[in-house]
Amino acid sequence: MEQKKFAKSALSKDAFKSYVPKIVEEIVEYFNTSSFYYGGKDDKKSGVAGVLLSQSQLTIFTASRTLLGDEVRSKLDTNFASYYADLDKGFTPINFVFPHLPLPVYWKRDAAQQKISNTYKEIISKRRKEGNIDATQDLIGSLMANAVYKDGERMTDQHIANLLIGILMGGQHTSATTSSWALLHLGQRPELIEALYQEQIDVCGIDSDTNKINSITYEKLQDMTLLNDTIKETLRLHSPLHSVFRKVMNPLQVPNTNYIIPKGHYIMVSTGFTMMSEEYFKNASHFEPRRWQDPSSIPAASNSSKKEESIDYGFGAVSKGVSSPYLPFGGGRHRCIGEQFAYVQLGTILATFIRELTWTVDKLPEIDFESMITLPKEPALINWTKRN
Ligand code: HEM
Repeated sequence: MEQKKFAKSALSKDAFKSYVPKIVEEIVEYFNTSSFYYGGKDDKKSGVAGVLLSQSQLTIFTASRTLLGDEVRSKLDTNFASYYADLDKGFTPINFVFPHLPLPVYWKRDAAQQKISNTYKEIISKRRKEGNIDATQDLIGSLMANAVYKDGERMTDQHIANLLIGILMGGQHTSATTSSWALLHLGQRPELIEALYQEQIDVCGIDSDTNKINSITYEKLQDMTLLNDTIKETLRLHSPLHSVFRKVMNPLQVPNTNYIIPKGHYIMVSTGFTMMSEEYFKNASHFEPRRWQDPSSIPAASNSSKKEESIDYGFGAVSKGVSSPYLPFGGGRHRCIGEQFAYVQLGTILATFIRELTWTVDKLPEIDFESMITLPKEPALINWTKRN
C-alpha cells in the first residue's frame, strides 16, 4: 500500500497538465511515421490500421514519454522495445498459477526484466548524480523523491526499478485495449465521431489566425463530456481485466449458502458481469456513451455510487464499498492507482484521432477472453481517412 502512495506525485493534476502536450506530440509523430498511418508520405490520405498493434505501440510511447521521461522514451526507438515485448509474452494466465515453470518464454521474460530494470537503475543513478530529483517530473522522479517507508527505510534503486516495471505493465494492456475498443465502436457510429469533433470545437474553440481547433489541455479535457463518457462506456462493455483474484485469508462463507471457502484458496471475481447486466444498464449490450447523461438509463449504477463512503488505504481516498455495479478499476485495497492517468491518456489519444481522422469499421471483432485482458480478436481494423 505504501508503494502506491510513492507514485502519487506523478499521478497528480500538476503532472497531468504537463503530460497532455507530450501525449499529443507523440500521437502526431506516430501518425506521421507509422506505416499504419501516413508513414512519412504527406500525400497518403487514407489507409487501414490494425488497432491491436498500433494502439499498443501508441500506449507504450505515450506512457513512457510521460511517466518515465525522455531518456526512456528515446530508447523505445531501438532494440529496447523488443524487451517490453518479451516481458509481455511471459504475462499469461498460466503464469498466475505456475510462475516458475521451465518455459523459454519465461526465460526470455526474466532476461528482459533484468535488462529493463538495469536501464531504469542507470537513469536513476544519473539523475541522482546530477541532483535532478523532481517529484512531479515523472514516475521515476516521484519514486526517487517519495519512496521512504513509514519505518524510515528507503526503497533501493532495484526496488524502484521493479516497481516502475510493475506500474507500467499495469497500465499498458488495459489502456491499449480500451482505446482499441473505443476506436472500433466509434468506427461503427459515424454520427458519434462527428458529435465528438463538434465537441472539440465547442470546448476548445477555433484559433482565428490558423483556423485550427485550439490545443487540448488538461483543463479542457475535463469539459469534454461526450469524450469522457465514450471512455466510460467502452470500459463498461469491455472491462479490460475480466477477472480479479483474491487469496482467502480466513474461511469465508458464501452469502446465503452453506458453502465455506477454505483459507488459502483463491476466488475469482468477474467485475464485467454486472456492467453487462440488464438489471443495471438498459440495453446493456449496446454501445451508447450518451447513457451516462441519462440517469434513467443507469439507475442502480448512479444511485449506488452516491451512497458509497470513502476510505484511504494509504494511497488516497477511494470508495469504501464495492457495491457499485460499475467497477472497471476494481475496488478496495488493490484498487487501480492509474484511473486518472488512464482518462488523461485515453482522452488525449481519442481527441487527437477525432481531430485528425474520420474512420469506419466494417465488422466489430469478437472478444478474445483467452489472455488476462479482454482483447478484440484479429482482424481488428479501422479504415481511416485524413480530415481536410
Ligand atoms: C483503462 C485503464 C485501466 C484499467 C481498466 C485498470 C484496471 C485495474 C483494476 C481492475 C485493478 C485492480 C486489480 C485487482 O483488484 O486485483 C487495477 C490495479 C492496478 N492498476 Fe490499473 N487499470 C488501468 C490503467 C492503469 C494505469 C494507466 C496504471 C499506471 C499508471 C495502472 C496501475 C495499476 C496498479 C499499480 C494496480 C495494482 C494495485 C494493487 O495491487 O494494489 N492501471 N487496475
